[in-house]
Amino acid sequence: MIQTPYYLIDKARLLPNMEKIARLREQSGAKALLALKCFSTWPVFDFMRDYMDGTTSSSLYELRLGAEKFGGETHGYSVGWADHEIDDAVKYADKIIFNSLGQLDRFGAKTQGIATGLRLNPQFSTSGFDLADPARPFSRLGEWDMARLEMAQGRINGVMIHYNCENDDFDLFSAQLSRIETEFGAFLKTLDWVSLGGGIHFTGAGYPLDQLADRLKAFSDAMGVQVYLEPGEAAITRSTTLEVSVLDLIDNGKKIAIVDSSIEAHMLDLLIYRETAKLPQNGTHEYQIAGKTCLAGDIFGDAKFDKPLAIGDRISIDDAAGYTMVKKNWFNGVKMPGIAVRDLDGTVKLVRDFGYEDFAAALG
Ligand SMILES: Cc1ncc(COP(=O)(O)O)c(C=O)c1O
Ligand SMILES: NCCCCNCC[C@H](N)C(=O)O
Repeated sequence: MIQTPYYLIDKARLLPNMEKIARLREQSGAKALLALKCFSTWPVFDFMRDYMDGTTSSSLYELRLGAEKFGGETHGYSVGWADHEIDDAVKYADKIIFNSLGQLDRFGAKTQGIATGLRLNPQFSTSGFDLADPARPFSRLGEWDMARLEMAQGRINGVMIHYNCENDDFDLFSAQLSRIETEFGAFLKTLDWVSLGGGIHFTGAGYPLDQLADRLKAFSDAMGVQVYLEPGEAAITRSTTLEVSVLDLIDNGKKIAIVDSSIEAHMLDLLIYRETAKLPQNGTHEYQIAGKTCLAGDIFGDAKFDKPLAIGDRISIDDAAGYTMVKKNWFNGVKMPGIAVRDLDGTVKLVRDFGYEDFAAALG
């Protein structure tokens, strides 16, 4: 038995997402690039590669990882490229996407040999979270002024428009795409490609995938562009669990199970967005599942089990891939979860483990 804590990526749960992506590509003509900011766990890239066109990135290191470990089309976007990064970025990318006209002015000459794009901010989004809202007041993410976009003409051949966030409402997606067509269509028609970014929850149960495919195809035909999507969360949703063990049981008016993990260190995104973990909810025995750091609020959430918990029991916490493995950290020096992969034949293999040497090496 693998020692907890570890993340367990289950290819059988990843496969349905991959198959939906492949179907969407096929039906719409859109290309799909994995957003590495969401999920960069490269030991499963061999498996994902058959269903996706490549990767998109938000830094030089993600860009390089995409080029070296995934292959295919490799988009490089950064909110701010540095002078010492741009030559390497051009080496690894087949498209560089600048965040601002200033960055295009500064580095555009360097990207002449490859496709070059600019981030377009349509000034609306579907984000319910201020923190993740690219259309927040004074957003630094992309250009929206038509006069400034026109100043990029002739130097770019595409744009990236990321404005969705966990959007499972097709009608809203379609209506907002119509707004983009109306407000920016004339400009988009001068380009070769448009990336619509990520944030479309099209692998979720009940999502009208055929309608999305038709809508993307209509957009692509009307604008005369190759459409790209940049799924992060949609690609890996529900594919991965965090496997933990109970270390202690406390009853201080509420039953609490302390586990060998930490929401702060191993599922930080939940804490940032004030969400609770997806925990077992079967039975009548209720426990608060809490982490082992000294942070008072290191609490995964409430769970229900069909029998009382005992020390050593294992618990699976669902949906532990997106914005989770990429954010794991060494807070409190808690052992970082290993990474295991369950193959389609059921075999589970530990592909990476972390120990004291990794902790020490990360800090000096
Ligand atoms: C530019 C860009 N593309 C793609 C994504 C992936 O979004 P999601 O994981 O919601 O699909 C993000 C999320 O931050 C993004 O900023
Ligand atoms: N589940 C809580 C909201 C998560 C939001 N994800 C943030 C990343 C996203 N791709 C973005 O910033 O647009």
